Amino acid sequence: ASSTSSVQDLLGMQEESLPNVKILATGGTIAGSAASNTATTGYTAGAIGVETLIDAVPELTDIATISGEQIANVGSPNIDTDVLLTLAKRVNVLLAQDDTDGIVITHGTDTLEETAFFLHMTVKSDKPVVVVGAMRPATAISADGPMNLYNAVKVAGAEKSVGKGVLVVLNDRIGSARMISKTNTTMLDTFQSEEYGFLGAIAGGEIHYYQEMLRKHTTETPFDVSELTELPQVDILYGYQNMPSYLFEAAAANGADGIVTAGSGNGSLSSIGSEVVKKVIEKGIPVVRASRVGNGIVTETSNGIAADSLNPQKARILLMLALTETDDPEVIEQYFNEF
Ligand SMILES: NC(=O)C[C@H](N)C(=O)O
Repeated sequence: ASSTSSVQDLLGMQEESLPNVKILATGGTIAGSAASNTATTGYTAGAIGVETLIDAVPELTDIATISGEQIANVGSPNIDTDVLLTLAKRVNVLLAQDDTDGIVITHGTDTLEETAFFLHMTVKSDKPVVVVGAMRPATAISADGPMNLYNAVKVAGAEKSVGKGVLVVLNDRIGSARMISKTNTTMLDTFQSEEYGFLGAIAGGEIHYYQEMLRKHTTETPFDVSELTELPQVDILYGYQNMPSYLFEAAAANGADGIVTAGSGNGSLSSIGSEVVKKVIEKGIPVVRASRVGNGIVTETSNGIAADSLNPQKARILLMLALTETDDPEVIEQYFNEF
C-alpha cells in the first residue's frame, strides 16, 4: 500500500478527503409536497424531513460527508425570532468545531433573504454558510430543489468560499446575503442581486467567483446572539399617498423599539409621515428610512437614518441587531454605512 501511495503522490493523485458539510433544514418549498407532480402552487411547504431531502440526492456523498439536522419545518413566512436565534446559535457552535467545514441551510424562499442577512451579521466564523431554497416543490416535474441543494453543498464545502460571508445559492448562481432578494412571486430565476451583481456562478460543475462583498459581515460585526433569547421589536411601515400618522402611533403604542419606513423613491414620505417621524424620533424610537422601490440607495436623510441599499426587510434585521448593542442613533447610522 505504501508503494502505491507514493506512486499516487508522485502523480499528484492522492485522494483528497471530502469536506464535512452539515445541512440544517427549516422547511420551505424545497421540502414541499403537492398533490400532483404538475402542481407548483397551493402545496404544503415544510412537509418533508431533512433525511428525505438528503436521500433524494445520493450524489451529495461524492462531494461531501453529509449529516442533517431538522431545526424547523415550516413555510418561511413562519420563520420567527426563535428560529433565527436557534439557527444562528447552532451555526456558531457547529462552525467552532474542527469537524465542520461548512453549513447549508435549507429554507423557504419567501423570507430567505431575511434569515440569510441575519446570519451574515451574526455568524462568527469565516467558514462557508450557504442558504438554499427552491421554487418548485419536491414532488414537481423538474423540481429545482435537488440541483440547488447539490450546488449549495458544493459551494459550502469549497475552500474558495471561505471568508465570503453568508451565501445564497439558487438557479446556478451564488449571491451575497447582503444583496440578494426575491424579486418574482413564482418564477425560478426570482433571486436577483440588487443591480451590483452576483458573486459568482456554478457552471460546468465548477464554482466560479468574480466579486467580493466589501461591506463588513460575520466576524467583522459587533453582534453576539449567543446569550439572546429575544430580539427588539422593529416594525416596517409602508409609505404611500395619504399615509396616515396612526400607523406610527400604533407601532409606538404596541411597543416598537424601532421603525423602518418603506418610503417612496429615495425614502420619501408625505408631510404627515415626515412630521410624525420627527415625533417618533423625539420619543427615542429610531427610524430607518428604506424604500419601497426595491432597488437603489436611500441617501443621507436629516430625518431618520438612511437604509443605504438595504431593502426594508433587511433594514429591519439590521435595526433589530443594532438595538441589541446600542440606542445611539450615530452608532446605528454607522452600522448602516458599514454593513
Ligand atoms: N418557494 C418557497 O419556498 C415559498 C414558500 N412559501 C416558503 O417560503 O416557504
